[in-house]
Amino acid sequence: MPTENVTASRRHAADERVQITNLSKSFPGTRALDSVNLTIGAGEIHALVGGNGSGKSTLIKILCGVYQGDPDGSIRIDAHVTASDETSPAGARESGVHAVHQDLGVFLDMSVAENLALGSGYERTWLGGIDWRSLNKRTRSLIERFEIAADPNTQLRAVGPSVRTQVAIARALQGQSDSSSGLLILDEPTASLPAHEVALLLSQLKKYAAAGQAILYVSHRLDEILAIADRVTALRDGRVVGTYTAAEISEDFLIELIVGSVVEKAPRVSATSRVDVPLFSATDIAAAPLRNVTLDVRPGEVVGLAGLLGSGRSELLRTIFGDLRPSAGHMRLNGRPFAPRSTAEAIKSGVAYVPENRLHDGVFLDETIASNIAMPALASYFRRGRLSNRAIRADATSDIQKFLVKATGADALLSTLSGGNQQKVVVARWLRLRPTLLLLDEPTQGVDVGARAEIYDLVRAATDNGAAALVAASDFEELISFCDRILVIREGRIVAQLTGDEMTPQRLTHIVLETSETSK
Ligand SMILES: Nc1ncnc2c1ncn2[C@@H]1O[C@H](COP(=O)(O)OP(=O)(O)OP(=O)(O)O)[C@@H](O)[C@H]1O
Repeated sequence: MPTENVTASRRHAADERVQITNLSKSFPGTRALDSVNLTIGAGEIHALVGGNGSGKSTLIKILCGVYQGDPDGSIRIDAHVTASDETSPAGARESGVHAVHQDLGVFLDMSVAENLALGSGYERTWLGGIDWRSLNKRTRSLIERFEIAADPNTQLRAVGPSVRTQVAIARALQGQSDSSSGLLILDEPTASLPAHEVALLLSQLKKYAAAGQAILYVSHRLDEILAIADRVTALRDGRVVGTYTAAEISEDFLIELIVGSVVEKAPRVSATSRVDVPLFSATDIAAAPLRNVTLDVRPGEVVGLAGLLGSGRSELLRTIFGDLRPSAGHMRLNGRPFAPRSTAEAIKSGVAYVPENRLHDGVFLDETIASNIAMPALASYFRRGRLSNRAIRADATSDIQKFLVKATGADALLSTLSGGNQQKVVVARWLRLRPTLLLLDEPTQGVDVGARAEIYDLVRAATDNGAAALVAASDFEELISFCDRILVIREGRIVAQLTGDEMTPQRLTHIVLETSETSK
């Protein structure tokens, strides 16, 4: 059993590079952080875990100077001490705090050298032009220091996502001459990385730590934390539940720390539908990069889509949702030809789509939870010609309870919710439409371990009532635990279908990575 407020660390505070003392942060109606104490040593990878809304992002934002904390606390990094209510971006930079977020902010059409120069400026010749020679020299030394597997002139599009993350890290840390000072914060760096890329990145991070870099690592992926963390601090409702060494933690223990109780892993009900008539089928669909995609989904099924970024998995979902027009092939839904000319038409036919990028696709951050949930079904909330705010709020309140959304109420603005809680609202609002076909693209990105199972339970409840779901996710373990079968998509084609015991992470990784030449 985790012991409340026990710090397992035996280190002496003086050994620590980072010392956060009595840090609190209050928002109207919420105490996001409550007297947090945390230390991070030189060369340590310190994981920060906690459920959605537990305070992780708030802590990072204060460390980066985006927010100021409440008074009476302090943050020390090396010899720089900052009062908790006096943090600023400039002060954070001066103290050597550098954060790399999930959205890396790198440019795929630029070279490694150009991406690095964006963080530090271009060297100039005496005539004022860009001094490519010194730029390349500096880039080479960074490539060597951070062991990046690319040339200065390689376009970022040509390298894997783990290398892109390394470039973002090198860009953030290039101002430091070595790893003997400062703090690197990684905020969910692997959220959309497939397993093999995660492994590559983690082994690089271990090397950076071995060179003395202090790293604060935020992630919802427990396997990564077990693989990489020297110590783990868990937050719950803004308070530190405890800090533990790697030797003291296990997966179950982490879940207990995060959720506050043991989450039973629901056994997968491989209820491959007894109905043989597909609810949805696609035949020979082409829509770049999709080629000859043929598949069907039966009522009651949750079908997984595994594939690398760019494999066509998102395009397939968007084609079914009427967001992309196929140039060839045809689809059927509920026994009838289905060729939506718009997403509105698809929604009318009973198709719902939870997009990968919730912030860009149809989420209204400046609106309340209630408005966001009601938006796709607004027409159903008119009573005698008038919009019934009462009905909207009642439904939103029930969804907040059902999905365990951490919020002050249905009137809270979406922008005041933590990332994971925003995602729950997005899923809730599409389920509310009672879709017949549910398309989900990375539905649990940023969602904590407890709510993850919760979201799939609700999807399963919909499919038990005769709906069907098609789910794309980079986390193979997640696909395996929740899907009845998994289709592998590679270079725009469906190249394999796995069922039952064939569904293993190793097998999926193998098929996803095979090139079309070797698989012929
Ligand atoms: N600008 C804000 N205004 C009001 N409340 C806020 C604001 N930002 C965060 N909160 C609240 O503070 C709490 C902590 O949120 P935070 O984003 O730090 O959580 P988190 O642990 O990062 O969650 P997640 O895992 O979902 O990203 C939540 O209850 C959230 O609703």
